Amino acid sequence: MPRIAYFGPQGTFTEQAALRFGAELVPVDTIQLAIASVRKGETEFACVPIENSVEGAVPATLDALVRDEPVVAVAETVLDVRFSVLVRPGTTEIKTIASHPHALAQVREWIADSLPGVTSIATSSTAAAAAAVERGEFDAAVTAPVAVHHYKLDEYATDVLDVADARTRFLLLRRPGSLPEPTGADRTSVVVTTPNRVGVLSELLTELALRGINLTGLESRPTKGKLGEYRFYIDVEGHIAEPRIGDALAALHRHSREIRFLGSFPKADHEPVEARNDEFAAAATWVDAVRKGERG
Ligand SMILES: O=C(O)C(=O)C[C@]1(C(=O)O)C=C[C@@H](O)C=C1
Repeated sequence: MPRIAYFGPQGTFTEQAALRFGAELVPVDTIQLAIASVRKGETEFACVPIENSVEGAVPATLDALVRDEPVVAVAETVLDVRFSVLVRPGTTEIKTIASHPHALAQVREWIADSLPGVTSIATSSTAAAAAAVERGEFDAAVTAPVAVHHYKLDEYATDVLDVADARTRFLLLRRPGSLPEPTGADRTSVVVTTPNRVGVLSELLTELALRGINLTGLESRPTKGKLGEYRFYIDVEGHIAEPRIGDALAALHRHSREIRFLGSFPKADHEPVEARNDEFAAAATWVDAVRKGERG
């Protein structure tokens, strides 16, 4: 049975996401360790959060994806997110509340309204906060609902959320190998570092637009070298096996100082992508025929 290293410990949202992929689960304490486990071949897969509909991209994942040996996404899944606030049995006063920064950001207003004056403390994950509350380090933890089954804590509040319908997207990563087959409802992800010159980002986006490719995500992170130098994480609809996507990635390669492929995989929503692949195939056949002197 394949093994998935996931951003744990037990009881995180990431564990709930990883469970959907049906493999043996191995909890590790950080996103970096989950990805390192795949790079070292200790596990075949890693499951990590990539973006949340309220708080945006998960910087630790973006940064870990470009460090060291390449890893690629082969699947994604999206979870509805709502939180529980857990406390030790018998707790009467809450002075400190702990959680992952992305979780705290999604319940900021609830904390201000329901627990005015408490101090919020960032922990490595929601479940790590539950473990710390169990040890007596903090009074309350903002967690995934399942965490109550893993830690000796009680529910102080459930269904806690500032913004309704919050969702987090997770990636299943592994070392580069054969790609998932195109399904007609795929996403492709790359990260590029561009030379610092006028208009370069608009050139990249124009390459996509000219080929009718829908951009679904654009994030930037500093290269951690010179101030003002950025990497761009680009998500598009389509699969690298499709000529227009392959063509566009080749164009991005020409515009970039560095480019890393982060995967082509089925989208969690399974919404078909309007691809115009027939037009691209017909155009390629025509060029081929012209080159051979068979057509004018
Ligand atoms: O700490 C967890 O439980 C996680 O899986 C991380 C994470 C995130 O990085 O956004 C996942 C989903 C929620 O949005 C809050 C936290």
